[in-house]
Amino acid sequence: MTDTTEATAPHSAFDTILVLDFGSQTSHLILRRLRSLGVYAEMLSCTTKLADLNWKPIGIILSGGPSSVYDDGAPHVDPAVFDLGVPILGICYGCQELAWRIDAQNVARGTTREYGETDLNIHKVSEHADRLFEGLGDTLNVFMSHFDKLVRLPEGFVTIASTKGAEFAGIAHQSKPIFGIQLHPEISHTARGTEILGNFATKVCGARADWKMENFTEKEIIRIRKLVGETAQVIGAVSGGVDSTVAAKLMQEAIGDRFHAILVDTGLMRLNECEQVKETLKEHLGINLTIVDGSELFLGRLAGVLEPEAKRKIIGGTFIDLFEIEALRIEKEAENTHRAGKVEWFLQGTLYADLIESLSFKGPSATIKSHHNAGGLPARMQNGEAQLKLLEPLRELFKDEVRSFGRQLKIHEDLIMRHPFPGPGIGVRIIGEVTPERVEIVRKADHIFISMIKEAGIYNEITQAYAALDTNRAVGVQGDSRVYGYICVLRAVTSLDMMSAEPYEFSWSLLRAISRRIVNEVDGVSRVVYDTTSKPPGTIELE
Ligand SMILES: Nc1ncnc2c1ncn2[C@@H]1O[C@H](COP(=O)(O)OP(=O)(O)OP(=O)(O)O)[C@@H](O)[C@H]1O
Ligand SMILES: O=c1[nH]c(=O)c2[nH+]cn([C@@H]3O[C@H](COP(=O)(O)O)[C@@H](O)[C@H]3O)c2[nH]1
Ligand SMILES: NC(=O)CC[C@H](N)C(=O)O
Ligand SMILES: [Mg+2]
Repeated sequence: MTDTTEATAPHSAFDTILVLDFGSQTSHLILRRLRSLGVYAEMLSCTTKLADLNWKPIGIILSGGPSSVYDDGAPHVDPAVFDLGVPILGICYGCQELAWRIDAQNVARGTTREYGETDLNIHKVSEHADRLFEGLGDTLNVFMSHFDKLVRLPEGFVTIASTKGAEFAGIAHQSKPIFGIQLHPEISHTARGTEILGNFATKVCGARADWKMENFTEKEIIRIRKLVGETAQVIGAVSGGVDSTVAAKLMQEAIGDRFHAILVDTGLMRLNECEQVKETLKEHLGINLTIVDGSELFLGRLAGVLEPEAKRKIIGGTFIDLFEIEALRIEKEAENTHRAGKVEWFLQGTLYADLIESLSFKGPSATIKSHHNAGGLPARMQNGEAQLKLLEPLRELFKDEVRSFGRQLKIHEDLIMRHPFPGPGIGVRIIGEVTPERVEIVRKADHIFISMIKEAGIYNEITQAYAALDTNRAVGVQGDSRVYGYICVLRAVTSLDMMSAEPYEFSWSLLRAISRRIVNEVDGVSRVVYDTTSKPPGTIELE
C-alpha cells in the first residue's frame, strides 16, 4: 500500500481487526459482521508478512479455508503474528493452524465430515477463557464445515466448547488471549455468531465500536485535506456510478473547485449516459464535470481484440493515458488563477469488493478477473511512478457502506440505488470483438430492457441488470424472410455483495414482452436468451 493511500486508510483512525484469509468462501463475511457491530476490520491474504504492514491491528482473526494444515504446500501464517502481542482467533482452518503449529499431531482427518448445523456445548472454565462465549448460555446451534479436526488438546490450552463430532470445537489458551473455534461464526446459520465475533473484538481485543459512516465522513474529509494540501489539484474519474459519484462529492466537500471531475466517453457507455451524468452531477451536486470524448481511441484500440482480460487492460490503460493528458490541460488552464497548482492526484471510486475479486486476496489462488481499474491500471500508476498519485478513499468500503456514505453526503436516492455499471462498460458485454455496430445494438437492447424493468417497478428489487451480445448468429424468420442475427443475452441478478448472486425471477409474461420488443425493435438481433446462471459458478458479467 503506497504512503498516500496509507494516510487515508481508515485503519489509521479506527481500531482495526485484521482478518488473514486462508481462502474460505465466507472470509469476507467476517468483515461484514464486525463492521455491522461498529468494529472496523480489514482483510489481507494469509500470505501477508507482518513486516510489510505499516499499521498495527488490535486483534487478528485467521479465517477458514479449503486446505488441510498437515498437507505439503498448505498455507501457514507468518510466525511473527504470535510475537505481535495482540489477541488471535482461529476459525475452522485458522483453529487447526493454531493447534498444528504447536504440534502437528494435534490435527488429523476426522472419521466423518461435520458439515451443516449442530449443537455446540459451551464449557465454563475461567474468567479469561470464558470471554469468547460470554453471555451466550450453555448451548448454541452452530454451522460447521470441516473434515479435519483437533484430535488432541494443544499444550497450554483448555476446551471451552465441544460438539458431537468435535471434542475440541472451542479452545482457549490458559493465559494468552488466543482462541480457536471449529465453527463458523460469520455464517448466518450460526446462532449469535456475530456476538461471538463481537466478544472477541470488544471483550478480548478491547476494540472501540466507533466505525460509523458519520464518523468516517468527517474523518475522511479532514484526512483528505491534510493529504492533498492547500494547492494541489485533483482530477477524478467519475463515471456517474454511485462509487465515483460519492468519491467526487467527498472531494468537492474537501477541496472545492481544486477538484476536477472527468467523465470519459469510452464509446462503450449506455444510451445518452454521458449527457445524463453531466446534468445530474452539475444540477444536483454542483460538481463541474468535463466530458472527454475518447470513443474513437477506445474503439480503435479494441479493434480485433477478443480476450476479456486483454480488453480490460486496453481500457484501463487508455483511461490513464487520457487522464494524464487532461491533467496537463487543467494545469495549463489554471495557471495565473487562484487554482494554480500541479495536478498531483487521480481519484477513483474503487471499492473493497473490486480489490478482493481483482487481486486474489484468497492467498495462493487464481484471480477471477482483473476487475474495475484496480486490475486494469497500468503498473506505472499502481506503483506510483506516474505523474498522478492514486487516491481511492472508498477502497476499504463495501457497496452498501458507500451507499450509506452517499446518503450522509445528501446524494439523491436514485443515484444511490443506481445499478453498478462496469468501467469497461459495453466492452465486456459483447462476447468477442467490440465494433461500433455491435455497441449500438447492445445500447438499444439495454435501453429497452432497463426501461421495461423500471416501468414494471422492479428496478430496486434487482441488484444489477443489463443486455449483452453473443456475437454468434442464430437463424430467425421475420416478415416471412430468413434472418441470421446476433443473440441478445439478458442478465438480471440479486446479490448482497456481488461476490455471489442469483438470477432474478422475472414473471414469464414480462420476460416475453421484453424479448418481443428487443427482437422487433433492435436490428441485428434474431434471438433473446435469459442467463439463469448463479454466481458462482457463473459471474455477473459475461466476460
Ligand atoms: N467512463 C468513466 N469515466 C471516468 N471514470 C470512470 C469511468 N468508468 C469507471 N470509471 C472509474 O473507475 C472506477 C471503477 O468503476 P466502477 O464502475 O466500479 O465504479 P462506478 O462506476 O463509480 O460505480 P458503479 O460500480 O456503481 O458503476 C469508478 O469509480 C471511476 O473512478
Ligand atoms: O469497473 C468494473 N470493471 C470491470 O472490469 C468489471 N468486471 C466486473 N465488474 C463488476 O463487478 C461486479 C462483479 O462482477 P463479476 O461477477 O462479473 O466479476 C459486477 O457489479 C460487475 O458489473 C466490473 N466493474
Ligand atoms: N472450513 C474450513 O476452514 C475447513 C478446514 C479444513 N479444510 C477441514 O476440512 O477441516
Ligand atoms: Mg461503474
